[in-house]
Amino acid sequence: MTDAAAVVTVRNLSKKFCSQLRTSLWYGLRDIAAEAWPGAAPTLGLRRAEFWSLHELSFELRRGEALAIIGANGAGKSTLLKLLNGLIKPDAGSIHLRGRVGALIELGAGLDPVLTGRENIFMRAALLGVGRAQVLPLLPAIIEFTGLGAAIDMPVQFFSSGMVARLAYAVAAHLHPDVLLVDEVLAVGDIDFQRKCIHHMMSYLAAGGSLILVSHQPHHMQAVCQRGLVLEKGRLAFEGTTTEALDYYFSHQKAGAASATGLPERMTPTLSEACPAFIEDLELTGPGPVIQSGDEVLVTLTYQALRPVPGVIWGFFVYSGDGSTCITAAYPPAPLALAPGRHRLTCRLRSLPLTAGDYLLKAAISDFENRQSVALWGWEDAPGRLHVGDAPSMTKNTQKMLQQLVTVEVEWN
Ligand SMILES: Nc1ncnc2c1ncn2[C@@H]1O[C@H](COP(=O)(O)OP(=O)(O)OP(=O)(O)O)[C@@H](O)[C@H]1O
Repeated sequence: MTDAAAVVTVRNLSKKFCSQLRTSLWYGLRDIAAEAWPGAAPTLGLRRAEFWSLHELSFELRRGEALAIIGANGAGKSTLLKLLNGLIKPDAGSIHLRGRVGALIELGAGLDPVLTGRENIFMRAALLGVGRAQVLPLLPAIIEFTGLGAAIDMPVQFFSSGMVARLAYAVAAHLHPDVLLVDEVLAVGDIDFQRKCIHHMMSYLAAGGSLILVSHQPHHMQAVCQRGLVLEKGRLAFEGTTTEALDYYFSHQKAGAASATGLPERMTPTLSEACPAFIEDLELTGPGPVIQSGDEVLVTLTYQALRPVPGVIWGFFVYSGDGSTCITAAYPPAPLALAPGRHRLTCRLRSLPLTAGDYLLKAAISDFENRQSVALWGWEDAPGRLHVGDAPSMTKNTQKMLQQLVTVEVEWN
């Protein structure tokens, strides 16, 4: 049964694709012929070279709710949004949508490169069923939101991808859709635009709008969405709160993490006079199973040393995927000596000043006098990984969500 407050109801939705172009064309012709033949049944199962891009997916989205679609590359996220937006037809199952849909899928689609940004606003609105007379009073607000200034009167073919994203989002957002579908649009925008979109999504939701967001940025999903669906090879693998869904996704990704993220495996060096010490591991542990923003965190560096190595200091770095440094833990004030064998060094961060998301880690042991490194861990070629889960008090604080650089209070043991 369909929930009365549901604006999107999806039942047993399936979509298959064919991995071979020629076979796919042949199947297409046969399907058209079968459709034209009265009483002919469509081919429901998979034929040779076909695979399910989406298989038997069911969920509902209610008014005022935001749903994050989470999954690895090729999991079926964009296929789902294209089906919801009517760009492609399902092979089985049903979709019920109430009200007008605003969609940001395949950014360039629906824009005429020869027309200016301003002219494209009218064209895109027309595609969404909104006429010129209705758009005119909204025009100043749309142009203001794009932040494009004089560039709005430039042909769209000269726009950067970020400028296209600004234009597309501004139009979709200002036409008061009942359901907004957003596929990775934030990824191409700059930080300022991302912040603006997140603010907009929050006020749109507060005003009763409904949103489905596809993103590879956990902190965007955390900031905006209450619920998350995890897709694995086109199937629903998990459904829960955004935090639960992200935790599920990251914990199930770990097995293939090195290949899935493109992070190479770290090599273990052999101890020798030329390499008297190496860092075996760097671990951050909080009070719970998932480290959260604001947690007191214990940092443990495990090293192996061939012989005593005097006069060293150590430190670690946390940085985000785009390379900006989030934490540079200053080296401790006084030098220490590494003892031979396998040992640990620890320090404590009173309150982890990182927002929910994924980070990379590096650590170093350096000579105190000349600051030359004695041992490095997880450097550029193979950094470590840190996942920070959501702390409820931080979720709504967009400013903090988007903070880039923080200072950190460290107690060196
Ligand atoms: N038109 C198409 N023809 C054939 N295969 C397709 C087509 N569109 C998508 N696929 C396949 O369907 C699967 C799901 O693709 P989809 O784009 O939905 O993944 P996604 O989860 O959005 O991935 P990403 O995170 O990389 O954007 C992939 O294996 C993809 O190659």
